[in-house]
Amino acid sequence: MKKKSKFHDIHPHATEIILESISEGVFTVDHNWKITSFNKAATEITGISRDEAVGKHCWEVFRSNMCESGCFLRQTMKQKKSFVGKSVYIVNSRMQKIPISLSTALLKDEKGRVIGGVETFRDMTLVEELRKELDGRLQIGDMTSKSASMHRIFDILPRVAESDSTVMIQGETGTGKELLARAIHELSSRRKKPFTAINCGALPDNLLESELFGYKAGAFTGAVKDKPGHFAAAKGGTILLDEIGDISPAFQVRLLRVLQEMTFTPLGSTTPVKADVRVITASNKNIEHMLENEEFRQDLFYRINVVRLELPPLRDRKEDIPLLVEKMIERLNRLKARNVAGIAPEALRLLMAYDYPGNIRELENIIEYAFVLCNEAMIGLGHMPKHLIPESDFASQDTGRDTLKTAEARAIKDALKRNNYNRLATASELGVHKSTLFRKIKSLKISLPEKDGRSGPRKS
Ligand SMILES: Nc1ncnc2c1ncn2[C@@H]1O[C@H](COP(=O)(O)OP(=O)(O)OP(=O)(O)O)[C@@H](O)[C@H]1O
Repeated sequence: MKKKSKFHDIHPHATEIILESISEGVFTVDHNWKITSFNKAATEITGISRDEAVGKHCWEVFRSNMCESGCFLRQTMKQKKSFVGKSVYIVNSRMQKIPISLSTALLKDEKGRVIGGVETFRDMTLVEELRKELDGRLQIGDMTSKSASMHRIFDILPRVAESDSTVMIQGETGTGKELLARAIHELSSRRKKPFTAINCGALPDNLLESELFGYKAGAFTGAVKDKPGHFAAAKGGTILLDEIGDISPAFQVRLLRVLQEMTFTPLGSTTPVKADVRVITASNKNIEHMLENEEFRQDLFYRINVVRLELPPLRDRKEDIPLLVEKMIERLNRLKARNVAGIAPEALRLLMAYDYPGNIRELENIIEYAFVLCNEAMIGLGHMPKHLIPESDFASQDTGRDTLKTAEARAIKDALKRNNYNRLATASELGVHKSTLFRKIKSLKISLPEKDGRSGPRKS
């Protein structure tokens, strides 16, 4: 006798009510991958209405990192096998990457004939956030870090922000000095007022003076009307004086007076104006060394060095690299409406081995470069700029391009070995589509053993 289904006695309408009331997203597809049903939770998670979704191909709706390589629903339909609790990402209607956990099964009619597939999925955003917290990562403003040296800064930042004291931020170029200054502003009671950053090193004294303190009409030829400077415009807000180590001795005297009296006089005026700004200074030069060489005034140094924060270079907090890369990829995906799922372990290893004289800004440039080159699901070795490849990897007659190829071939060979030469599994580990892997195996002339990870001899 034919076994009855568990839901045999439930009216079809009741099944619909159940599907609509659960918190898991559920959708079904037919043999052509067109969506045939889409429940309420699926709309909530994806931000796409049932009317928009039904009739579309599932990949148009989900834009998941698995759509290109290793779709579980496709494997279910092909191999007649279900999957449970697989972690992937989808991109919702607001182009945000949503981590989901999914399960798949075959969809059958009453006679047991396969009519399509069904996928249920759960939004794992909260779980992922908790995981990140347990992972030890901290976020303040736009700054993320899991390194102890940065956490020490993050810990005192709310108190520093509250204090309204002058802050001096020291750190190599690209370590995030401006970002830190912004975070202080955002955490302070001045957050609703303007934040202005001025690069003092880029301007000669007279320009810097008029930029900061403004001028009156007629102060000099061409000054046709009054122009307020940043000290006036940032009223109630925060000013970052970047590259403070580059200002001239004459301007150091001028600035000291303003900071002591907290008043300034626009050029061509005789009336001092009260300054209501918090001053933060930043420098990539070691100001203490400059004091020793008498290049920087002691009195100004004491005035600006009330609270001092030192940002460590990226090479001293390499544990932050995976985290920063993940954030950068998320940001670029959002900005460029792409769906790059991440970075392959080999490429990440290369990034971890590099020293970053340009710090986080340089890492950002590398990821942006890789993003442009990458038209696959994952950023791989082949998308890395060639200056990252260590000297020792350069064979004497190799060009940079060849070296990259060598590195890529090595990464593919290693992955093939790890996966017992199963090419589907290798492609999935490297985060590329299997046809991309086949193409690379051919073009890089990687030889495969007679027998691979599938049963039976290899055909190609
Ligand atoms: N902790 C961080 N998390 C994420 N992004 C960061 C972090 N620190 C810096 N960045 C990014 O790195 C880039 C450089 O940061 P920023 O301009 O603040 O550095 P800087 O030290 O002021 O540089 P410069 O000395 O050249 O003025 C920015 O695009 C910033 O968004």
